[in-house]
Amino acid sequence: DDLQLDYYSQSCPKAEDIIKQEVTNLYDKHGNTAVSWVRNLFHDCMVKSCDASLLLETVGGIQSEKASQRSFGMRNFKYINTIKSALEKECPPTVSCADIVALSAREGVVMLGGPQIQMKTGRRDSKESYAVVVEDYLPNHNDSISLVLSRFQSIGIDAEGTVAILGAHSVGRVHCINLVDRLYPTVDPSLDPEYADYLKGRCPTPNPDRTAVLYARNDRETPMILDNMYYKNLLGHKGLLIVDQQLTSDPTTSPFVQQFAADNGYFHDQFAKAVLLLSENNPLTGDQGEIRKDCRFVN
Ligand code: HEM
Ligand SMILES: [Ca+2]
Ligand SMILES: [Ca+2]
Repeated sequence: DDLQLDYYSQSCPKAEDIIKQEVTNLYDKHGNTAVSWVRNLFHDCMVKSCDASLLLETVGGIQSEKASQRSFGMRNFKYINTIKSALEKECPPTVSCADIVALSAREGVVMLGGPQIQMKTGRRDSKESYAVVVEDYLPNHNDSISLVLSRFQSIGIDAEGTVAILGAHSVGRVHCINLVDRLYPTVDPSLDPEYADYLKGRCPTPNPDRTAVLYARNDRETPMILDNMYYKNLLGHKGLLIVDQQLTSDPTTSPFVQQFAADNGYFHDQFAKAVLLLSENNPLTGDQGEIRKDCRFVN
C-alpha cells in the first residue's frame, strides 16, 4: 500500500477542498497559522513517520511530542481541531490527522506565496507519540552542518534539498532563548554587526525568561513570504540560527545558497521537491495505525 494522489476521491471527495478552505479561513483570521502548518510537517514527518504522532496530548501513558524541548515555540495546535471538525462533519471518521498535517502544510505554503506541491494522501495515524526519541530525529538550532545533513540524508533529502528546505525559515519567528548564545557575552563574528545590534534590541538580556514572548522575526524583510530572501540574508550574514548561518560557510552547501539567492523560481522548485520527500517519509498505510476521531487522542 502506497500513498496516492487524491486518495479520498471516493471516500470523501471534498476532503482536499475542505482543508484548503479551512486553511484559507484560518489564514485570514490568524496569518501565522500558515507558518505553523509548515513547521508541523517538519516536526511530525521527521520523527519516524508522517503519522500525526506530533499531535497527541500527554494522557493515559502517552507523553506528547509537543511537550519536548524541540517543540519550543510551536503554536496554533488548537486550530488543527477546527480543520478536523470540518472534515468530520462531511465524512466521519475518514480523513487522517496525518493527511491533515500534510495537506495543511501544502496549503500553508501556498498562502505564504510558496510553490504548489503535488502531495499524495492515504497516511494513517500513529497510536503512539515518540517524545522520548524526538531529539534523535530533529536537529537542534546549534547542531553542526554534518549532523544536519545526515539527519536529512536519512530521509532521502540530499545536501541541495536540505539547503532548500531550510528556506522555510524565510517565515516565522525565533525566540530569544535560541539566539542569545550568538549575542552574549560577545557577538558571534559570523553575524553582521548592525544586525547583531538590532537583535540585541529584540533580545536585551542574555538570560531571557523561557516563558517570555521575546522573539525576532526569521526574515525581517519578508517575514510572511516563503521566498529566497532567507538566502540573501544568509549571504549578508543575517542568518538567525547557527544551523542557518552555517549553510554559507560549508563548501558542500554554500553553492546552493548562492543559487537560491539568485533565483527564487529555482528555490521554489527545489523547496517543493524537498517538502514532498519530507511529506512521504515512512507513512503508515493499509491496516497500520488508525484514523483518529480527534487528532489529540488515540481512539
Ligand atoms: C536543521 C533543521 C532545523 C532546525 C534546527 C530548526 C530549528 C528551529 C527553531 C529553533 C525555530 C524557532 C523556534 C522558536 O524559538 O519559536 C524554528 C522555527 C521555524 N521552523 Fe525550523 N528548524 C529546522 C528546519 C526546519 C524545516 C525543515 C522546516 C519546515 C519545512 C522548518 C520550519 C520552521 C518554521 C515555519 C518556523 C517558524 C515557526 C513560527 O514562527 O511559529 N524548520 N526552527
Ligand atoms: Ca511523526
Ligand atoms: Ca521571507
